[in-house]
Amino acid sequence: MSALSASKQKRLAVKAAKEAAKKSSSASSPATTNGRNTPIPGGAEDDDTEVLIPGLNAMDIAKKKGGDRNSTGVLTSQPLSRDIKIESFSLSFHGRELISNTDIDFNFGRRYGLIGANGSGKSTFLECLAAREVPIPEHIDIYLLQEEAAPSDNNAIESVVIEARQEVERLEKQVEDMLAEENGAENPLLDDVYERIEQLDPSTFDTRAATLLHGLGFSKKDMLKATKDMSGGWRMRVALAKALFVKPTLLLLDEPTNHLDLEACVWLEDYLSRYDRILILISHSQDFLNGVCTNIMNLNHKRKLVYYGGNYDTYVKTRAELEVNQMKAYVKQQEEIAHIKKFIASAGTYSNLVRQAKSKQKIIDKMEAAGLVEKVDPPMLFKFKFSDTDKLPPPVLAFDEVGFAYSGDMKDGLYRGVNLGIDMDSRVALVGPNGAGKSTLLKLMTGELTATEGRIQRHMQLKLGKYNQHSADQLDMELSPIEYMRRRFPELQQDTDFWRQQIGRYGLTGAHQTSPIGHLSHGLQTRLVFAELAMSRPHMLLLDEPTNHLDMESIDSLAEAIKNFSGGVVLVSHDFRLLKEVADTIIVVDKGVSVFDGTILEYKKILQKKSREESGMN
Ligand SMILES: Nc1ncnc2c1ncn2[C@@H]1O[C@H](COP(=O)(O)OP(=O)(O)OP(=O)(O)O)[C@@H](O)[C@H]1O
Ligand SMILES: Nc1ncnc2c1ncn2[C@@H]1O[C@H](COP(=O)(O)OP(=O)(O)OP(=O)(O)O)[C@@H](O)[C@H]1O
Repeated sequence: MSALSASKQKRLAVKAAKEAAKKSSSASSPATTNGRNTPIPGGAEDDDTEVLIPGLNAMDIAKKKGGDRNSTGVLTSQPLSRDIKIESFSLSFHGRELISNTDIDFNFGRRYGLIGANGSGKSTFLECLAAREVPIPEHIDIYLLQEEAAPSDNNAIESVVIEARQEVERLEKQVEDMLAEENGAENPLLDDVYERIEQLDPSTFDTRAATLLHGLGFSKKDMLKATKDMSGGWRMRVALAKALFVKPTLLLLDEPTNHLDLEACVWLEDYLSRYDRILILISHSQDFLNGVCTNIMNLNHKRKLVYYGGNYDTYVKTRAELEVNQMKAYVKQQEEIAHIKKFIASAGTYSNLVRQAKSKQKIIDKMEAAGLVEKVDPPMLFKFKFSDTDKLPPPVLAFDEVGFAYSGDMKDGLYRGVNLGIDMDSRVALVGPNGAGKSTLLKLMTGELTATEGRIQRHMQLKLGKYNQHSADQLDMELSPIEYMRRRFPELQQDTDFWRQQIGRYGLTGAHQTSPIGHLSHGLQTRLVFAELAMSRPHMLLLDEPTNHLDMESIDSLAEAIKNFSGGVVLVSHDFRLLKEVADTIIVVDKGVSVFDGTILEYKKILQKKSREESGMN
């Protein structure tokens, strides 16, 4: 029997069950409900083999949070609605309130970009939603993607298909549960679930999984590689393929572009811009948010979620306009209050003036009771700054006919005949697909790797400062940031106040300076790495994906610091905006090394065109 007919038969059986349930709804067994007469997506309560949430399941999340997350909120949308509205939502973590008395308002078909400062609680919020710690109706299935697929013996296609099969089983169970309820056959959600089972169509699992993986950059050969033999970047793509294949009602993506190359980012941007359920996306890449989002949700410093219609650029514009208006209203109101207060103060003891003063005071009281217009807080100013450095005369770093192969055999070399010159005023962006050899090129620059052929010349005094995706792993998680910096630079013999000031510039303030580094969010840890890098006074910066985890303000500040830096910079990044701001030379690493004759935006256009042609669009 073919898979298609099997799936059709199943569907027919489900339909027959629906009919039967219609006839004898009262006789149907309640054994498959959870006692509250609500279906349990993904499994029955006593069945501990079932997964409640695809991706990260509730048990995983409960384990991760260590029971230190608390939240409250009241569902106000209709329980059967596909929109989600929760009022008076608050969330605290380790006793600290991250979100305070705000509204969750997700509309079906919308794609929300979740932004907010590093450490504000964005990841914790998504974890709280995925673990259903808020009253999200059970029929809304949730998938949280936070990290790469776990290494296993399954290849990429198998990983996606297993996830999809679990999803079909979950949906079929959901149908059974709905039908088992009184008048279950009338449940308006049934049709949606049937439609989802139909869309998933097990008979085409393999081919559709392959198409999706192809879009994410997998060659036919790579799709059949066990995930345990893949790099983090490729396992991230497997995780993405699983999530996109399942297409949940509520898809939560926490910085999905972090390990992707530019090509995959362009593909993902295109794909997500057509996601027609609910998407919540944490990303610090403005152009990615622009391409994908219909709404922006800002977790602000007052711990509220503030919603804006439109993409990131529209958000910036709207917010600026609102702030100008708010500031005008604030100034006007303050002038009015000052004027009234002046009158009251000068009223003296004349009885008619005293009476007038009293009535004027009532005006102020009324204004205060209604809530005064708040002053717009100035944005938090970061000052990433790489110390000025002595100019070294060229050639500072030169590649002469360089070739490299990990095996030492140029037959399987990554590149050969590479000629490059990097000097104190260079601003170079290295771009190219995952695995093409960008990080390897940086390692050849630092001397961590030696050229297989040709010669790499470094100025005798050259001091390089390198940031890579694993730099934060080198931090001592037990120490506080202040203690860490003090131990890292003992020769400076500086006191606590000095270090407080230094790391304060990188937005590490208050308790974050003295609590263990292990308690900081990823973004705050990354900022500390930059504080350390800046203090080491390099001549040249080699930055491998520096924007992963940094928030918008930090990225802007990093861009400014790179622009003002007096030494050379080589940058690997998937953030087009940062590249556009700082890079003046684009070097493409893709089966060789060549200089791209054009701007980074022209390069993006080429990738977009290629991605659309390959996926059969246009
Ligand atoms: N130590 C190693 N031994 C053997 N092969 C390696 C080693 N390190 C990397 N490679 C391989 O060399 C190739 C280039 O890797 P590299 O990390 O330089 O690529 P990349 O362009 O920086 O990729 P990404 O964008 O994913 O970071 C990849 O195929 C990788 O699997
Ligand atoms: N074990 C812990 N003990 C105390 N506080 C913690 C612990 N783990 C995380 N936190 C704090 O919880 C807060 C929220 O962290 P979360 O990762 O949700 O922030 P985020 O907005 O996603 O940050 P980023 O943009 O840097 O990834 C942070 O201020 C962090 O310092």
